[in-house]
Amino acid sequence: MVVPSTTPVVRQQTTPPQSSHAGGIPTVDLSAHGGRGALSRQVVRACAEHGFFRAVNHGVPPGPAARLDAAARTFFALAPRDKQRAGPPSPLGYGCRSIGFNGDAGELEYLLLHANNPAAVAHRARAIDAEEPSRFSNVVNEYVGAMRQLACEILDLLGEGLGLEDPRSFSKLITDTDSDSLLRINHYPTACNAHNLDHDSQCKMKSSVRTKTTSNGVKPSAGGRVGFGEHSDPQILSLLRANDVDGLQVLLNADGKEVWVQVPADQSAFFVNVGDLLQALTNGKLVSVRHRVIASSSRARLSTIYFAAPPLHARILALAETITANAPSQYRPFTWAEYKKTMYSLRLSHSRLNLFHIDHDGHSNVGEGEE
Ligand SMILES: C=C1C[C@]23C[C@@]1(O)CC[C@H]2[C@@]12CC[C@H](O)[C@@](C)(C(=O)O1)[C@H]2[C@@H]3C(=O)O
Ligand SMILES: O=C(O)CCC(=O)C(=O)O
Ligand SMILES: [Fe+2]
Repeated sequence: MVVPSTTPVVRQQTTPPQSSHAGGIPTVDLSAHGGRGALSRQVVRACAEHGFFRAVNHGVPPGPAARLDAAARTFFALAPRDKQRAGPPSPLGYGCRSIGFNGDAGELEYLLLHANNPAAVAHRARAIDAEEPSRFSNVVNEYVGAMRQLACEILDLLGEGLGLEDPRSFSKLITDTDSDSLLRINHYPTACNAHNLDHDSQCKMKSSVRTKTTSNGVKPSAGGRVGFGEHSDPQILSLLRANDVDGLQVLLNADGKEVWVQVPADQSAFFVNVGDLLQALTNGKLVSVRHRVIASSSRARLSTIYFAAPPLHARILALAETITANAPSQYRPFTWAEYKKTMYSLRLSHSRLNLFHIDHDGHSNVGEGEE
């Protein structure tokens, strides 16, 4: 008689260890020591479970980042009236405290620039570095080139890991000559220096943006200053790099509960965010992560984010490989231009992709719930 064994069957681990989760933040080593297949699975897993990971050993040389940071510091150190020559943001240009067009504000100043239009950057540079505009546009273009390459590498890994017939489907969207990618440089001054942001700020700062209990009931920290309020990035993929000052937080799912997790600063890493469009393109397999910045009162944070986007006319619809009988299309097709128009009519914290969600009866939700 064969007696069934009561010993549980333990499957042999055939793949190298998964990405590490130091402090709850998944980390992916892009140097691919474990092989490209394992790496692509790790990247997919991080983007499917969290929509976010820290990329280390990414192969980007430090020079372009150091040169961009130096140029940004020089600009942000100028007098308010000189900086304002590069603004107001339209949405591109220099902005101070105000974010978007619908009343959002944060304890920051920023430069928002085209990342696929050197002529536009050269034009803007005349107001940013009046002495030698090409100095500024050269460092921006050099940095953007490095970011485009890293974004393509990560998107190709995602394409491979998801088993797409054309693994380059995502990267092709961002390398199109008309790609609408952006570069953003954010400067969060210390509480003491915040009054230098603009002329009439001294009184404004008294009513400065303080954290309130957020939608999930979590208070970030008592008396925290909101640097950049809760949101998801609308584009395909964002690559963020910052100095050694903490502040970035991501909303992660832990045991079925959503919790804000502090992202420890790491100057040598890139933090990778899935954007709304990648969620739509993958039919919700990869998730666009909600994040925010709580500004430190004592140390200034400088961060740079490359937002990889498709051309305005690109039609965004779930790739065939992500649609099955059990997972029908979740979002109605839309163009990036249409999505941008919708997003600029909404507040920062709006879950705008939901407006394009198809409900179970097959109706689209677009137009509903707008603020
Ligand atoms: C309030 C807004 C600012 C923003 C456009 C929006 O209407 C909603 C999305 C915001 C965001 C977040 C990520 C990026 O920082 C950004 C440049 C983007 O593409 O979408 C900003 C927009 C902005 O600051 O113009
Ligand atoms: O400045 C940061 O660290 C993040 C800002 C951000 O999320 C954004 O600009 O979209
Ligand atoms: Fe963001």
